[in-house]
Amino acid sequence: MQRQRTEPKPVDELRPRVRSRLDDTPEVLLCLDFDGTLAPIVDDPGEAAPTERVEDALDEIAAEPEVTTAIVSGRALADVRERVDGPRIYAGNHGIELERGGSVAVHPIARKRAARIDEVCEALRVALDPVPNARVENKRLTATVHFRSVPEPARPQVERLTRETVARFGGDGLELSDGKAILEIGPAIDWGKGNAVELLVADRDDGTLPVYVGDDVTDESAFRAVEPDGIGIRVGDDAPTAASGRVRSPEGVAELLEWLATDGLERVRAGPNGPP
Ligand SMILES: O=P(O)(O)OC[C@H]1O[C@H](O[C@H]2O[C@H](CO)[C@@H](O)[C@H](O)[C@H]2O)[C@H](O)[C@@H](O)[C@@H]1O
Repeated sequence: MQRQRTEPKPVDELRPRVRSRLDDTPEVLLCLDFDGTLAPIVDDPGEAAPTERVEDALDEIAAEPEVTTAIVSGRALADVRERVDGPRIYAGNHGIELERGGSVAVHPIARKRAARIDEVCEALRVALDPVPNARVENKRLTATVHFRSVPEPARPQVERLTRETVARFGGDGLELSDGKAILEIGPAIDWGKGNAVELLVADRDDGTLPVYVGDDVTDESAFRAVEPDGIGIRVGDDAPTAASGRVRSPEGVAELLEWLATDGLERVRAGPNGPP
């Protein structure tokens, strides 16, 4: 049964459940979003990077044989791969491209619509040129219009111009969605991060504990994919979510990864007869 959106508990309050799930599992599938989760949100998307503490914690946990780490990002796969090193699996463009076992799979419809994404990006660059600080990020299979640094009064104009341009060049083939101070443009397909996470879960042995950590709207489908047997952790406030737990910031994510790499994995190794 899928978990409905409710207020997530601070991760410390969730610890007894996490401990008991770790006692019962031989392996953890740890899926991590990038922006807002491993990397603090910044004005310039080109400048986003994990904190040093996150990097160290991730290096430590990615080296453990009981853990398979995956990055599941809205960024292009090649982009996020350059920003974070170590995990075994990478999903980019909200799960549309998935690299595992040395090969990259791309959703076939998204691949066919890539030329339209390119056209839309060209047209948006022209349309949004007069708007101060509006940015267009062409991610080949999807695109993002950024308005974080656009002055408040000009933001409705960004939305209107983006909607008009996508309708004109994308037709029924492309759709728009929201994010944190962004508009995402992607192929109109029923596929998202949750589907990619389901594939990763299906690859692992039965009994593997899936954990997903993320901060934004597209992470909700991934929380639904792991909950309630696995564990979803939302980065942010206590707004309703399909994740059962929360941490406040990438700093909280680093703390969680550090705990998982030490006390958490001790429990996995000890099994059901380990410490209470
Ligand atoms: O799924 P994610 O890895 O979290 O990617 C979601 C989007 O993240 C990026 O945008 C966000 O982060 C930027 C840098 O901090 C920030 O400026 C922007 O306002 C945020 O929405 C990325 O640029 C997008 O392509 C991703 O879709």
